[in-house]
Amino acid sequence: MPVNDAIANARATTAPLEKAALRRELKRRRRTLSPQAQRLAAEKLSERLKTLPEIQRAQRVSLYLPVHGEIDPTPMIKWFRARRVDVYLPVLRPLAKNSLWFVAYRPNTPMVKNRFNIWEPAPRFSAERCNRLPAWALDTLIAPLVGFDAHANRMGMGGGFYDRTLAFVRHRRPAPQLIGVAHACQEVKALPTEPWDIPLSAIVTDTKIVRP
Ligand SMILES: Nc1nc2c(c(=O)[nH]1)N(C=O)[C@@H](CNc1ccc(C(=O)N[C@@H](CCC(=O)O)C(=O)O)cc1)CN2
Ligand SMILES: Nc1ncnc2c1ncn2[C@@H]1O[C@H](COP(=O)(O)OP(=O)(O)OP(=O)(O)O)[C@@H](O)[C@H]1O
Repeated sequence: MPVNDAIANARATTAPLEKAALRRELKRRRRTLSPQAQRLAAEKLSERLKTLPEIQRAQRVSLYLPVHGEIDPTPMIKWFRARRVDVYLPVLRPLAKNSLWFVAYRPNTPMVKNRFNIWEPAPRFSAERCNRLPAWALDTLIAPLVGFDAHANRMGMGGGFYDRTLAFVRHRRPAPQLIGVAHACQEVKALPTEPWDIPLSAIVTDTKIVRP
């Protein structure tokens, strides 16, 4: 099936192959945005994020450093720091498969590239317990999406990193709020849902806010 039909028809029954094709197409879409479109999208995203109660109330938030055309949440960093909100970055956990912990991102945090070529706090810094938090200790997570739909279903990179890291929210309260962010062009008609999907509080794009 051509990829565009796969996108139009994506349903709860989507086969793994179609899901992979859909993921590829959505990644391609965001990569082809111009630097100017990216800057504008980042600005508009920040404007919207600042209006969310989940963001306004948070004292400890995580965001990410964008790669491959991901929408850029980093203009929020200055705003958070001005409000004395602690900012954390996801770091690939050593020894735990496809799982994250969250390490303080301060002006002096030493950074290295991880195996996906994404900048993250250096291992010797992350190893210090005082510099990191488990996901349950965050108020709000801002997570990158590859795709989403109008029901706030999400598709990520396919590693299950956020789903695994947040699996505890099913039996632990209060749970952190999960905010997915993406470019408007990453919306599809309907996405397949998986039993392990962790529900989002909201999805924010450069043009709108979607609540489940
Ligand atoms: N900026 C950013 N940081 C993040 C994530 C993310 O999606 N984006 N993650 C969310 O889980 C975690 C890392 N997870 C990842 C999972 C898979 C791939 C991956 O498959 N990368 C491909 C190429 C990417 C592409 O084709 O667009 C690779 O390296 O071959 C990368 C990161 C934590 N940090
Ligand atoms: N809680 C979990 N425990 C174990 N495996 C999990 C869990 N959550 C997800 N997975 C596994 O992770 C893999 C990727 O899932 P999926 O395709 O839904 O990724 P995704 O939507 O890109 O998620 P993410 O954005 O979290 O990376 C699946 O093979 C799934 O079995």
